[in-house]
Amino acid sequence: MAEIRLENLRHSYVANPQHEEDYALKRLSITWQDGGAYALLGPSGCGKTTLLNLISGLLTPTEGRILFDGRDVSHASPEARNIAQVFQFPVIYDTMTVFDNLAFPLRNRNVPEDEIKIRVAEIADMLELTKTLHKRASGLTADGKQKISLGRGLVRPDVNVIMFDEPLTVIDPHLKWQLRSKLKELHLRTKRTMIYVTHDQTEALTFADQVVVMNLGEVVQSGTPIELFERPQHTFVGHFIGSPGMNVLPCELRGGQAFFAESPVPAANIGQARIAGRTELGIRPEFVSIAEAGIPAEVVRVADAGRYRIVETRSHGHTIKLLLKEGGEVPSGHTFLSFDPAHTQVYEDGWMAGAHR
Ligand SMILES: Nc1ncnc2c1ncn2[C@@H]1O[C@H](COP(=O)(O)OP(=O)(O)OP(=O)(O)O)[C@@H](O)[C@H]1O
Repeated sequence: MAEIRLENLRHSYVANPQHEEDYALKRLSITWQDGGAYALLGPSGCGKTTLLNLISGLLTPTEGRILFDGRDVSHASPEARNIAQVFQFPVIYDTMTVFDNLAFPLRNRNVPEDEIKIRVAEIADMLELTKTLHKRASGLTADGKQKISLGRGLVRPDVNVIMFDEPLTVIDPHLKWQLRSKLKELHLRTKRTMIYVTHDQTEALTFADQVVVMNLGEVVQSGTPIELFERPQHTFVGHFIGSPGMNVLPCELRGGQAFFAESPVPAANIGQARIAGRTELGIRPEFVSIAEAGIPAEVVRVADAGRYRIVETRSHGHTIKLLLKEGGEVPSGHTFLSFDPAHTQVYEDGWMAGAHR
């Protein structure tokens, strides 16, 4: 396994890129530790596949370098990079047995048969495929086949990194959580460097120790699931992560204070605001509460979400959502809201004031 370092990496599909918008992947520098579990998370078209293809060697970067354990592989072939990849759809040989499918990557590298038996038995055990080892792969369900794909990715002990590209897309929703926890367990057991690409926040946050959030070809934040939740560096991260996402409200900054529609709103990072550009307040629904006084609002909708309710309010033409614990009283019509100052942040042109970019 290897440490993976991306240095000033930038990629354009245009022949002579001139402008920032010509780049499908904006400049990024990032280091992924040997043995870590990482996720690349972002909406369709944000550049995840481009980044994955640069790492695997299917694309050569327009600018920058890719280093595996300090060795520059930016121009090396995919084979020379020694990466295992698991794709959205199972890549297996239907006519072969499950055993032969799992043994395939090892036989390709001339691993002795005795060793293959041990390795395949180990991987089959981890993925609960032992009973099916001598069956033909064609007889398995879609998730059984995808388990074989995962197994083929995990079977070689000498790969630098294992990359998963939306691996649960074809899996039945009720089985997804099973495979998701299986993957996490596999990482803990094998301690391989793993990169998991997805547009699904639940998959990213449950799998990875560190999540890289991308939008419009740019990395907007890289952090632990808790950091992404508690300190979204960009309003996009606040919106994209969390259910419901962060409330984002326009605000005015004057006299060292933030105001939403003339109501003063204390914010944790007000001291770091430069009062430049478009200014907004970000507050997660978890940290908004009903109050006796504060920001006037109208309750417009209440949705039951099991252990809590999502209360949707309108204030000065803006929607503000809050979470109410079981048993909490929902006022009808007019009410007031208060924001927890420790979890209220000022954003300038989308970026958290004082954020290190
Ligand atoms: N071969 C290509 N030629 C030109 N433009 C491309 C090519 N591949 C991707 N793009 C563009 O690059 C941008 C990033 O695409 P990319 O496929 O990397 O995003 P993604 O996050 O993986 O999306 P998805 O989840 O839909 O696969 C998009 O604007 C896309 O249209």
